[in-house]
Amino acid sequence: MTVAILGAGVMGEALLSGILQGGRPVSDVLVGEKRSDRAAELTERYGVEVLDNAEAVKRADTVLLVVKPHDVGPLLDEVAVSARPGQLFVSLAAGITTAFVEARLPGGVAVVRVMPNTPALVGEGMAAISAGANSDETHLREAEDLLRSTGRVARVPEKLQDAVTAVSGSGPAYVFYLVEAMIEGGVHLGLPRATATELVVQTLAGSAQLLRDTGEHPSVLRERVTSPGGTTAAALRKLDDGKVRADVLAAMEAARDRSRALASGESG
Ligand SMILES: NC(=O)C1=CN([C@@H]2O[C@H](COP(=O)(O)OP(=O)(O)OC[C@H]3O[C@@H](n4cnc5c(N)ncnc54)[C@H](OP(=O)(O)O)[C@@H]3O)[C@@H](O)[C@H]2O)C=CC1
Ligand SMILES: O=C(O)[C@@H]1CCC=N1
Repeated sequence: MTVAILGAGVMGEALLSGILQGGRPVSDVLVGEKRSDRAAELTERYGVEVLDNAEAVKRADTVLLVVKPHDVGPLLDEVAVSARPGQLFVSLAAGITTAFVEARLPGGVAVVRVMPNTPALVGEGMAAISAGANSDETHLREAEDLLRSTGRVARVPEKLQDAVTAVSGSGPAYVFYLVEAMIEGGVHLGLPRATATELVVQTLAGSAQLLRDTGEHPSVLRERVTSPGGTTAAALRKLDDGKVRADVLAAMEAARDRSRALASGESG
């Protein structure tokens, strides 16, 4: 079973690394990449064969599309002649629907849509997958197997993928944004930057593990931190004054709407 990864940027490399660490032999993995310096880098780092997209598609059973959303159409136009019925194409591009991919490939090619996230780089990714019109259980399992090497995988109906993108696809950026703000806050309160960074990063990691290991609702965990009349209650009151919840919801609606717009090739 040969897998071709077309587009080896941030997400493509995370998949490549995860797939190899998951135990697939490197001889079963190909990368499609135009830039020769990047190709040389990937071959040196992973021992993987890098070749042109059409050749990679000819030799692959499963093709992963990991280019930017606006590059998916041109890429499919380039490789469609090399695609054949029975192959599986897995698209990881935000907003791009299975129907968009299917319309540019020969009939009988199965398509699965995935929304991954960057914690895949450390094996802690969260990916959601959806079946296209021609994909069956075997195709979903193949996509799941590939993605599981980078973290967890859930199945969702495709109509929920724009919401998934707003939650777990873009989600790491919201967390990093909060982390940045907390580090700056620590510096503002007089801590050395390195100390503030260590305190915030470990607080984030510990809180995430507490959420996952206990399975308790976040509001229960938050109440346990909030002593009556104490420091946390004073801080949370300020967050409520600032309408942080409403802002988070509005931000996620904007991400969902942007994902919808990417499907129609809207820019900016
Ligand atoms: N980053 C993220 O957090 C997430 C990204 N995604 C999706 O993953 C996809 C990739 O994103 P990301 O990895 O961040 O983007 P990057 O820009 O890092 O990677 C895209 C890669 O595709 C390459 N590329 C462009 N055109 C072609 C082509 N015709 N053939 C081969 N390679 C090509 C680019 O090369 P070059 O630079 O030389 O142009 C680049 O290396 C996007 O569709 C995005 O929506 C999904 C979820 C999360
Ligand atoms: O910002 C983006 O469009 C991509 C999709 C989800 C995360 N990054």
